[in-house]
Amino acid sequence: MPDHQANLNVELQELIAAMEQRRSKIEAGGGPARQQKQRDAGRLTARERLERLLDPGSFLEFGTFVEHDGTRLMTGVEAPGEGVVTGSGTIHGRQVYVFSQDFTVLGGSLGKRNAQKVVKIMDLAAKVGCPIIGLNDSAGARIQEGVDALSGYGEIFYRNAIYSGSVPQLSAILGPCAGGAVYSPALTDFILMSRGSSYMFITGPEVIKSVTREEVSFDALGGADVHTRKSGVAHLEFEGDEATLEGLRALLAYLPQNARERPPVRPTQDPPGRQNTELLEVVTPDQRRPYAMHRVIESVVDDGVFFEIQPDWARNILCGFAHLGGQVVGIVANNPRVMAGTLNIDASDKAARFIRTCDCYNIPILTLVDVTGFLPGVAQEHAGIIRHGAKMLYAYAEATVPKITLITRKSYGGAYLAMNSQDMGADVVYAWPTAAVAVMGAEGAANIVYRREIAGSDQPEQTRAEKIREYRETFDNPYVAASKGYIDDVIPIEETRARLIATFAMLERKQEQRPYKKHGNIPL
Ligand SMILES: CC(=O)SCCNC(=O)CCNC(=O)[C@H](O)C(C)(C)COP(=O)(O)OP(=O)(O)OC[C@H]1O[C@@H](n2cnc3c(N)ncnc32)[C@H](O)[C@@H]1OP(=O)(O)O
Repeated sequence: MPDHQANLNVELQELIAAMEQRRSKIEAGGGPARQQKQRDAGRLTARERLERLLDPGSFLEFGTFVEHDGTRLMTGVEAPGEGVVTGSGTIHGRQVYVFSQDFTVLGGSLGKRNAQKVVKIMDLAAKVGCPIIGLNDSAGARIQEGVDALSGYGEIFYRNAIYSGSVPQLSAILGPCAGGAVYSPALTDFILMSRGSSYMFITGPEVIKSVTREEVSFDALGGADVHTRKSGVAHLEFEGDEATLEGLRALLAYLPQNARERPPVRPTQDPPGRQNTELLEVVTPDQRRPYAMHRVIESVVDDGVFFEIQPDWARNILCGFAHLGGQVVGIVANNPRVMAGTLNIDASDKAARFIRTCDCYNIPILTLVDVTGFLPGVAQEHAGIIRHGAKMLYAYAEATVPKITLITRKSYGGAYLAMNSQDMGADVVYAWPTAAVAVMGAEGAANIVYRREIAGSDQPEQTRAEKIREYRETFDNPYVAASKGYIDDVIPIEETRARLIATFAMLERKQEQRPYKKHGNIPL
């Protein structure tokens, strides 16, 4: 080999070695001590999380060598990888774009160039039409960068909003998520939290103490339990990082790549014509006896698998995904076991949001109805149940995906409409023989309609009982509504699965156009 060629080879080897050296320094993040601290806190590092989340060997990293601009307070500060690892990979073979904040580098704090890395993958995901997944573990805005850090958040929030409904956006909270940092996850479709090691709040315990004198721990203020049970900010909680990342993989299987596609079909051995005979043991005609709506859902859907969303918040309504004949459906169901399944403010918010999520991502909606009405009470009225309940009406009417409603038992009053009656846009309404459709329950109705007769009677209690029976015989059944075409068919309970699969198949090519508008104005 000529000398000059040998020299070139040496030079090339040196360049490659220098690149590798730079890369391995970046890959080491904040160094072994900080990584150990992270593990001691029961958390994985940013790169370990990506390894667990993505299919093995699928990660393609971008922005590896990005650095902060070193001005003002950042002079001389080392931030390998700029505190975030970004790129693309696959989950169950489907492409996703992902960022993973590295708490070992300046607490994963967000500066301008850090945000630039995140923005790059968000823009690519939107152009290609793929989900964006954020693994959040950050101390918030990078204090040293001042307004540049705030601008970085702004760039991300802006994209969270404009890509909303275009590609699915999923957030896992795996560590601190404080101050402005909470609003990027809050603008995404789903938030998953790791119990005991993650928290979200606008102002932390110290600030709260100084302003309101309240003393509260990080966990009690904004831990996973708080946000999945009280505030409704988060959708799901899991034990630790690994389970949370597994949760993201599981959730993604119910979502399409983007708003132009449908979720993937999941082949099943569960026969479409399987009879639901066990339901005859679950549901009784006694309108006052609660039953497990979960069992109804699990009996009907493929392989009994119901992926519930927000299972611990507003438990009077159930929302979640399942498959019917291999196709993903979103299910909204009253839960007669909690608050008699009445609709309140939180239930309305939960259901409306879920309905809109299904509609964005071409997921047909099945609504199971057993509801006596909206929850009565001064507190609910004063807190704006009208405004919140209206969201459900709006969301159902707005949704253009196939919509089937099945009335299992009671369907009364305004809640009959809020649970997607035919007039509110349901494509097909079914009822079980146990169903009862009326303006209100028989007792209340008899007391109002026959008040004078009852008051004027020699035997008021007997008259009241007679009137209640009379009202029941007239309205406590599905046939008055069916005779007017409000119910398309009254079906045998055990044939529910077969009917639903056949009806969703019938609706598969549904197209619905709406009048021109810039966007609707949902009550908020
Ligand atoms: C718009 C907004 O986002 S406003 C919110 C701004 N952010 C905040 O107010 C949070 C400030 N940070 C904190 O309160 C704490 O760091 C917590 C609670 C998040 C985490 O606490 P700990 O787990 O004890 O971590 P610790 O405080 O040691 O921080 C880890 C490292 O990140 C650094 N760091 C923490 N927060 C920031 C920040 N916002 N900007 C820059 N660096 C930060 C720390 O200096 C520390 O650096 P080091 O490893 O070189 O020592």
